[in-house]
Amino acid sequence: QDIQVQPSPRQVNVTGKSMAIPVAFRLVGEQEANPHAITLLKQSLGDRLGTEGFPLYVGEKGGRGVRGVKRLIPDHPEGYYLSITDKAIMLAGNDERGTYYAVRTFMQLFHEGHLPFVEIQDYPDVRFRGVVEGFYGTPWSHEARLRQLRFYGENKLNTYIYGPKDDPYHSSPNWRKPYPVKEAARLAELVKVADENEVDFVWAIHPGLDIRWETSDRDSLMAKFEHMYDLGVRSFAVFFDDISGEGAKADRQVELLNYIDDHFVQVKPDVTPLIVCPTEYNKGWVRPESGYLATIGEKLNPSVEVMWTGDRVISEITKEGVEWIREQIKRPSYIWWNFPVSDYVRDHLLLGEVYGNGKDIAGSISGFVANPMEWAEASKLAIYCVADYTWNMQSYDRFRSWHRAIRAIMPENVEAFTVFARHNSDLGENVHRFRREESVEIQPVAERFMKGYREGHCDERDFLALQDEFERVAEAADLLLIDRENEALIEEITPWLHQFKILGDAGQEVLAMLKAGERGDRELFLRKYNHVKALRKRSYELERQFNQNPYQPGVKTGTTVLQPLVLDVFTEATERFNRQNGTDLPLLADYSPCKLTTNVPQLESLPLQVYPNRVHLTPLLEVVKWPVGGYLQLEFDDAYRIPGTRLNFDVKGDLSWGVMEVSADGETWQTVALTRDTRGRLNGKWEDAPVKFVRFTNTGEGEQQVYLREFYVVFSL
Ligand SMILES: CC(=O)N[C@@H]1[C@@H](O)[C@H](O)[C@@H](CO)NC[C@H]1O
Repeated sequence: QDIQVQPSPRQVNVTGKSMAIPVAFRLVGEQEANPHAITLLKQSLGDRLGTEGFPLYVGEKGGRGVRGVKRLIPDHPEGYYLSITDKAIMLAGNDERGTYYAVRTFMQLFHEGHLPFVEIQDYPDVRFRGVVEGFYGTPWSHEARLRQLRFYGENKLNTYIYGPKDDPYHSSPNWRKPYPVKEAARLAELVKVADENEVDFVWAIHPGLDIRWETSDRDSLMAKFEHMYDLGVRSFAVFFDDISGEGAKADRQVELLNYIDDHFVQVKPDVTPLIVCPTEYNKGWVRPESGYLATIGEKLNPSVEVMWTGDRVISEITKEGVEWIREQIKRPSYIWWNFPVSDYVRDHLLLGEVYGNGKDIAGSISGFVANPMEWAEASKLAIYCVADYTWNMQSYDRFRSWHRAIRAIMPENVEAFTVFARHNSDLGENVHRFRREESVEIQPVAERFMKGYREGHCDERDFLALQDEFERVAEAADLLLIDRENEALIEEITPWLHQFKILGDAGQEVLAMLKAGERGDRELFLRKYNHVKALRKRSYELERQFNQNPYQPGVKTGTTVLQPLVLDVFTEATERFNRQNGTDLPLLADYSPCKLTTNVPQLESLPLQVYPNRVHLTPLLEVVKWPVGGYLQLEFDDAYRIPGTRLNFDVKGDLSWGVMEVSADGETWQTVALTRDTRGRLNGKWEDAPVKFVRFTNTGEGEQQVYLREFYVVFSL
């Protein structure tokens, strides 16, 4: 049978023969081999493992147990040689981690009571592979992290970087303080479990929001690293992302990093290379005149790893891109890949395939870590695929990997979870304009059907295919809602499963509505029409009830193909019914009373959150560079009074450089007085003649760097 090993091994030679699994194995090499590898063997073979039976050799190159195969072991970090013959089993690592990976592979070869005769030579493409918990939003729970570390051990990922933006001891205000006892004990446990799974637990600090370039803060940072070292941490990172002002200065950052490297990393016997996330962490933000990357490239100790998110904040990683940055920083980059992170599209789940990154980038990068969603279990789909991709790029197959990920994560409900993941993979409109494929198989059917229907004919085959898909959607939702094999995952995605069920029902009902309309069956049409309206209302209420974060509240599913199809069929069928019956049944139109225009580059694609009487700008996580004359304008569909508007740029000092104005016609403008409240937010209102426009402009002398924490306008007739 074809060998199914995750991640895909480099070199596999099968003979086609196999043997029944021996009832007993004689373990050779236990004393010298990596103890975590031995523990794993014992866990998987249990009491079959002993001093009698089929010979099972395990150990690192140079060990007695594997002396005979020394030249067969790949000479690469974490490489291993594995062979199963009718004489013996050999699990030989190039180093300790290689031995551990040989055992991980061995455990996947047991198949229906047999072991295949096989020879495998394997090693990873990328040196550091794994996950950076580096998102904004609710940090992962302790239990979620423990499950993650075991998952990384299973998938040969060797790096977990702890850097949750909203942990106050990782970032401001408490980065200088040691963790409280309880949190410290949890971190110590994470380090231990990471070690058992051959994962480097990297603790990151994010001091840039308020760091002062004085020895007192340098000493605070060193003390914190010593505190983490005492908890067992042996890998460290410093993040300088999403900051402005003093903390963003390259020469100061380099001075600090070199100091840490010289006086901490290099003097401790067992600490891995220091990692830094630079302030200019993507090409879109590089300003050659700032010389930031040049300073990093020339002055930062060569042993320090430098992270990079690619050509943009959220982007696919290309060979051209990694070769460019390598020139700038004078070393391979350590990729921080911003997928499947969803902290800028929090109402969406990103369960789609991992694709778009080059298969030829291994030579120019030292690491590749994925920034995940705040939904730890749901993120495993992408993490599994990243493990496959970073271990063996050339053989990576995005579709095969994704399907195997689903089978690994939901073995009891593969079909249902495949349907669910297939329709929950795109981000929708977002400020980074990063999109993913969604509903790929049904999309052409939906498009062709809708086109035909609008032209007056209803293709029966397509109709049945769509009906079948919506039935599968409804079935999948119910099957997953009662699934008990992975309760942590179901708990995370339950709001989306309820939304998915409504989508499946609504899809079937709008198709039934269409048929009733075609047959002129008024009574049935009205029944279906009312049912769809009810489903729509339930969907809206679900949006208001779950996942109420201050950024993208709500629960979106199937937003790229299925939801628009439901709306299109509903609209077309209702308009046709109204024409044929002289009725005026309202539509479900998704109108928006307000649109945004701006000349601030980072705000161009900013989605709006529109409520019955308030419109919010989606807050941004990154620093916004607001040029002189930069404006942000909201245009309403009617003239409204503005009983309230709020603005929070999270900047020190006053906002004398900016002005808020309103206008009825877009020509003459009146200034809105803003008053600062105790939390530094600026509030204003306009209760004179109703207006159609509200805008904020930088009328100052120079570019401003702000955080768009909050900007909303309350409007009323
Ligand atoms: C290096 C990096 O991506 N830093 C942050 C990261 O923490 C966010 O999760 C990421 C995704 O929104 N945006 C970039 C930026 O805000």
